[in-house]
Amino acid sequence: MATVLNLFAAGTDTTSDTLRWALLLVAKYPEIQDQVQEELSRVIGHRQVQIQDRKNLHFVNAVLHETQRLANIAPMSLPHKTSQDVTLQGHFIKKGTTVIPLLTSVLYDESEWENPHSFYPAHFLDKDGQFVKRDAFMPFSAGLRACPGESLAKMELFFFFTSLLQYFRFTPAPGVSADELDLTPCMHLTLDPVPHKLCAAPRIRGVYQE
Ligand code: HEM
Repeated sequence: MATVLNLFAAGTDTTSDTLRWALLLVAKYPEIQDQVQEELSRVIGHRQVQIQDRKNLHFVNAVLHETQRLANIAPMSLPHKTSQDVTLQGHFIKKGTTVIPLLTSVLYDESEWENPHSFYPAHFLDKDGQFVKRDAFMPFSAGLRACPGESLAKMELFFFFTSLLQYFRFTPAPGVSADELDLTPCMHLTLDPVPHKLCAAPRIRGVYQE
């Protein structure tokens, strides 16, 4: 029971909160949404997205990685405890010490990222627009106890995001400008976006209908 509950607790809000961040970010930055939808129309068209498409959707992939980096939903990962005495980079840590890894310090590291505090999908693109992995991308933490749901989460984010953006244009609610969409996070169990109302307008044949 505990294990199944654990999977649900760790695997539902994390993914849906990341998706909420992604929709908020594309509503705030319509020029990025344009590029996502242009790539989806060009590479996928109107058929259903398949997992094999991921390797051809470089910009979509970059946007999802950049969303996870900036959203930083698990800033302190989970606490760990040293199972033996260790010396790390000259620092002695006694057996049984609680260690809290600050993922924020890596995801926002100014020596790793060109624009650590901005939404900048180009962090994950090379000069030819091809997706590139970055070592400092670790929203799922690192090591033997890193998130076991990483592949599932990435697959879910990919399918939900591409399917929604294929058929809908996301905009702020009437009377609200994109500039007014607030990216200040609020801390629950994870770092979540503050609630916003967004409009989802159908795109017919890949074209946004007013
Ligand atoms: C965007 C989605 C997700 C993010 C950002 C995320 C992030 C994390 C992080 C940072 C940890 C701590 C790792 C550590 O202790 O070093 C963790 C642990 C865990 N995650 Fe995820 N996770 C996500 C989705 C999922 C999903 C979909 C599942 C399962 C269906 C899942 C299951 C777990 C479990 C069971 C643990 C505890 C692992 C352990 O104690 O060894 N997570 N996750």
